[in-house]
Amino acid sequence: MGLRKVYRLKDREVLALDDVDLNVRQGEIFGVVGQSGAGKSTLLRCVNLLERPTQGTVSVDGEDLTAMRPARLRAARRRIGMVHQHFALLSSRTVAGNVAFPLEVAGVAPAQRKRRVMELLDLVGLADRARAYPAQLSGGQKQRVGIARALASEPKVLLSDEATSALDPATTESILELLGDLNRELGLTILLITHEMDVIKRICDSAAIMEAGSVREAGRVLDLIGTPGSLLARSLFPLPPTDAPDAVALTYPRSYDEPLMSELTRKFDVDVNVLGGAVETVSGQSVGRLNVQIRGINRDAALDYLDGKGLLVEVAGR
Ligand SMILES: Nc1ncnc2c1ncn2[C@@H]1O[C@H](COP(=O)(O)OP(=O)(O)OP(=O)(O)O)[C@@H](O)[C@H]1O
Repeated sequence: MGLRKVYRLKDREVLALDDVDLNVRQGEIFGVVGQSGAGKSTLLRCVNLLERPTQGTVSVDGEDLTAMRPARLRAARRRIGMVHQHFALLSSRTVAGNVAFPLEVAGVAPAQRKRRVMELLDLVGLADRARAYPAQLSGGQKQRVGIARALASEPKVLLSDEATSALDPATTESILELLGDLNRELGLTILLITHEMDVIKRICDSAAIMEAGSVREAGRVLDLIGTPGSLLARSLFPLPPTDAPDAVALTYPRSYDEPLMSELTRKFDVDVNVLGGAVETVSGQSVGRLNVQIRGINRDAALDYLDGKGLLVEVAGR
């Protein structure tokens, strides 16, 4: 809450976080998007206090981390796992050795450690690669090791710093699926940062858009998409600019049973011409944006009808 981070350099100051408030609900997957330099990584490092915020507080599970003494903070930080973009594995240790590392640091006895490592590798689908070294693994497998290691201390919260950015699309998909499963099966709260809108679309319940150290928009993904002027809707479903006359941008914030476009032509005798757009499943709902040309004498009534149905209707200049 009220997070502010100023980096003091020799000749200037960089305001990396400017009064950032975020509320991540327990058990949800929360995605933070933004351009490079927006402050996403700084935010993540401040959440587990790898970096001290210049001002503001960070609470996890109702406890204010920023007010804790070092010993308590160390214990609290074990409840926060972290996954990195470039995996950050120890190349001289096997897969099992990497996952065991945080358990060794925490003083877990060898027999228990071994059992826990196998459980974790099973969880991420890598039980048969326990003796392999990181160099022998694919990118997706390395990230699975990173995730198993992050889960070793049974965290309640997982922070993910661009976990899929170094992976190809199919591998990205399988890692996102794994994160979704862990969220559901373990009740794990996940705070992830990404520059890929697809990640938000695929697994996030809530999202925030950051720009120049500030949060521009935050909330549940479906609520945001249904908000007039939503930046998130525009970013998730970018529409190419059109100079077609009578073009309208329609945002569908939920699934509709009725065939709205054919209803329009029937009820209002207008011509409807779809120019482009995308409809996809987000949080289990079919949502999307379309550019359509709607022409005819009853055009205004047709647009009001769509508005009444809960679609967002954006007409240039209206
Ligand atoms: N250790 C640091 N010292 C000085 N300035 C920093 C430091 N870390 C980040 N910054 C600056 O803070 C701002 C936010 O950077 P940050 O890395 O948090 O952005 P980001 O959204 O994560 O971008 P990226 O996706 O490129 O990592 C940038 O202007 C960056 O140059």
